[in-house]
Amino acid sequence: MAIELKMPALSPTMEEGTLAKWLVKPGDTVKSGDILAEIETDKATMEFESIDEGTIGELLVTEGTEGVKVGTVIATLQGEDEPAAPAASPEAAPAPAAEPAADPKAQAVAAIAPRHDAKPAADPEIPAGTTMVPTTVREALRDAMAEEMRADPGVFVMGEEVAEYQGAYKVTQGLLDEFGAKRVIDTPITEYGFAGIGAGAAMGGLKPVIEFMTFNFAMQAIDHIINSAAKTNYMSGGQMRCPIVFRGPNGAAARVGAQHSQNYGPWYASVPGLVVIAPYDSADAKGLLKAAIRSQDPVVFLENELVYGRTFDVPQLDDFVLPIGKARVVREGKDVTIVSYSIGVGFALDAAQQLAAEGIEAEVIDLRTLRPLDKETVLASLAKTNRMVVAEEGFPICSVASEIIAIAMEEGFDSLDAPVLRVCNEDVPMPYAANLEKAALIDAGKIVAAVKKVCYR
Ligand SMILES: Cc1ncc(C[n+]2csc(CCOP(=O)(O)OP(=O)(O)O)c2C)c(N)n1
Repeated sequence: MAIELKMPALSPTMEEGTLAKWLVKPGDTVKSGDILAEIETDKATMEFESIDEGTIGELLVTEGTEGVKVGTVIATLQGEDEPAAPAASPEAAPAPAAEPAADPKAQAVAAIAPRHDAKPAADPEIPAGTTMVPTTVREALRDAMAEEMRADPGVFVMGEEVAEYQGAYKVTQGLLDEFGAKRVIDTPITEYGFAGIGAGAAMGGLKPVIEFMTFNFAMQAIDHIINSAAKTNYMSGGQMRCPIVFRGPNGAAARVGAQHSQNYGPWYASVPGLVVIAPYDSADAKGLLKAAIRSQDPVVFLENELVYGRTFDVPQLDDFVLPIGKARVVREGKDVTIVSYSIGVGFALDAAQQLAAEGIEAEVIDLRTLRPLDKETVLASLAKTNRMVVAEEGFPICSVASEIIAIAMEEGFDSLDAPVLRVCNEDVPMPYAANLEKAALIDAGKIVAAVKKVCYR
């Protein structure tokens, strides 16, 4: 029997598209993975891939036809043992679809694919003369939540001590006063419970911001993050979303021992369906948390306790939102690239300063988003400097650093003049003793040493 090829849903919200171009004609043999056509939506032009093999029968919709409903049969494909249909000219108007039900396999794959493949937008222009306001990271995060709560009544904050006590680290300061107890909700000590309530609320159309006192305690809730929030879009074929933000401090704090000093960035960044953000400074904390709250995808937003009190400039703009998935070159240099994120960026900048005194100009990249990773920015810098060190406050094995090194090998090999090195914490549970803790953590000196190695200095 001929297989009907239907207009695919190339994003969860796509209802119709333009059949921009056919790349096959009747009689062509195709196999799974061959590109059959280019489809335009209001967002992008995307390729329509075959998921079967056979011979193209009829093309039922002409090139250039606009408004072709998802699920409309646009062509037929003959299996191997059937005679191919005579070549027909594709003149027919799009056949009306009785039910706009796209091929479920293609739809399920398409449901999560385009967003993560799409090129992230550039950072917004900051107009000349914009006032820059020195702001702590803690205040920037609070401002982001407050602004989004003012703009959208569906946004609410929930977690241990977020309301009356104003946050274990005072990140939710002032929110209870302004928004009241229905939107700033103290919970019992049950991460599993309130993460689950949040995931359900998000599936039901609200926009929860779930604060974990630290991400160490999110271990109790991880099933909701990984198996509910991250999978909803995919498993419903794009019909149901889970727009939730899980946020809180992550990584090593000071002298709190092994169970309270872990970086979960690589854990979450390995999960398709999640967006993972780990900002360093105040402007990024604000602009990216606002973006996270607006995202239709579940976002794991990793803060750092040791950075909450640091002050950085934030542009005073009505609505400062940064693009998810876009890394930032925080310092330009020509001799070597240091890639990092979160608190590691501070160490990388210190290292770059020390290296400059010795005549080595390091380019420092802040990844900002760990999933989707901005490979382009990393590879462009590697092409310029030909040497790279990745600095990560976290365990070395299966780290974000490992991933960056794999990308450099797979896609940047020809740019490399030296092996890429990673500078990570020691591969041990975090010691409690101050001297051992210091020895286990990354610092600027360790980054300087690695940079000298890749520069053969
Ligand atoms: C799963 C988990 N969530 C959160 C915390 C952080 N935490 C440590 S002590 C504490 C408050 C405990 O209060 P309570 O049970 O009343 O005991 P108290 O210390 O007042 O005797 C919290 C929330 C934790 N240790 N583990």
